[in-house]
Amino acid sequence: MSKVLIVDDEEGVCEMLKDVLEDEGFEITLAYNAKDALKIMETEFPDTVLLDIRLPDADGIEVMDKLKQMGIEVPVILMTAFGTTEIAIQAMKQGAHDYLNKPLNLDELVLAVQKSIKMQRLVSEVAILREELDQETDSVDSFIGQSRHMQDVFKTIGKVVDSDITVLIQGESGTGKEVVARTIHSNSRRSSRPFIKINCATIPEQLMESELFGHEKGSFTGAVSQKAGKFEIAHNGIVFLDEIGELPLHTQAKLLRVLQEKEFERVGGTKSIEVDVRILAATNRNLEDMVQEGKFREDLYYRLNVVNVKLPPLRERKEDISLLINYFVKKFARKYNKNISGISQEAMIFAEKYAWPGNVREIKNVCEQAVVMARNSVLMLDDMPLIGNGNGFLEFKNNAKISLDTNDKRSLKDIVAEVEKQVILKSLNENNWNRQNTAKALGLNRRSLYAKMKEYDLL
Ligand SMILES: Nc1ncnc2c1ncn2[C@@H]1O[C@H](COP(=O)(O)OP(=O)(O)OP(=O)(O)O)[C@@H](O)[C@H]1O
Repeated sequence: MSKVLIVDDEEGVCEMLKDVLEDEGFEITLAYNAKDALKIMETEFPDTVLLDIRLPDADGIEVMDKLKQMGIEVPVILMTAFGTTEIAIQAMKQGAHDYLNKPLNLDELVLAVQKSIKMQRLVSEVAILREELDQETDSVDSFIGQSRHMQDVFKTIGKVVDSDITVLIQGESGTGKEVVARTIHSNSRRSSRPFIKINCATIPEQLMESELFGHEKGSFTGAVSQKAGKFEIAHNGIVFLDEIGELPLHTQAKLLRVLQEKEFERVGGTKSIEVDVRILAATNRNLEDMVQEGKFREDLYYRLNVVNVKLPPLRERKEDISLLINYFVKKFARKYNKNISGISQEAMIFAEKYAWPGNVREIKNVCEQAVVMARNSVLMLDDMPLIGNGNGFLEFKNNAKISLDTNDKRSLKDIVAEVEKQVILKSLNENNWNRQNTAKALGLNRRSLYAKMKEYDLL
């Protein structure tokens, strides 16, 4: 139900407008001054605001200014009395959506509110699409691989794209599980609908159900307004449940119901919401073992594992290494506008021997750093943040001490962030990119480590 905030110091006007708009199916909140109105806009996220231009503590322009300062984006319909048109025009210039003259024509009022809510919906849909587009242009890679293993993976994907079959994607961290999910989405009939990724490892356990299924206002402390969950937003599209092994048992039961019956209730709600979503799930954990240990529901495991895509670690498909390196070097040379034609034979030989515990993500990071550091048109071993350990194997140079340049002119925040990223990278490498051990070594819990890795583009 769309929410409208009515702001007018005349209680009689507020009550009358409330009755009219409630009859039209809107949920109404009232405020009698600018201060209360701003507080409500900040906490209850109304879809539209009907604002009287003259309030006891501010006028329309001041309210619009304040909204801008507070970063609140909500369509405002101004209500103006005779003689206040100047302020109304000024407020329109400040970004008000519409204005109505008093005495109000009620049909006109209802139409204006409906129009404004429709516009608000379009604005948020565009924002979702833009975010998806930004994500895609920035981070989506072509799907590279010539090894027999990867050819099998491509074939399996080809067989399932056109259906709505649930796919379980398994593989170590950084092997490309998300790439598989995005490839299925972009080649499926749902490609023009949302691809919503949910990382089950980064969402705090107590917020998991609300994130997935939404909540009703007041269903728990902090639920200040009704909120749609990711499954609702993904209607007609795809939900990608990353790190599904981290899903708490009680949420697993609710997910099973979505898979079986395609419906659920919001947290604190009673109404069943029907959705049409395709589910793809990924994990780097052994779900079969988790089932044996009673940590993952067997029935859910079978529901998810209708088709299984197993991505082998890079050390088991070494023939893909040179292909991936050439691809990423070219990509980053373009990104950083550097004239780099390739990588030296010596550097490639070392790279092919290295075990790449962080898999493709690690190759990508190494190539990016190497391209940034490179001084010549061919990448040399020295440019790579890897060193030979004397046995023909490579180690990460990050194992060296992390030093601080005291002449660094960047802001303190940027320097601290850089050091934090390097410390995390170093620890990931020392722990073979095993996140549990890395988190332990750094004294973080798993979720905090995931959050940091996400922040520094290491996920
Ligand atoms: N075959 C591939 N070709 C090109 N790029 C790839 C390939 N596999 C992975 N990548 C890139 O490597 C990075 C890591 O891939 P992705 O996020 O899909 O891994 P993941 O298995 O989902 O990792 P995690 O378990 O940590 O979430 C991404 O930037 C992705 O674009």
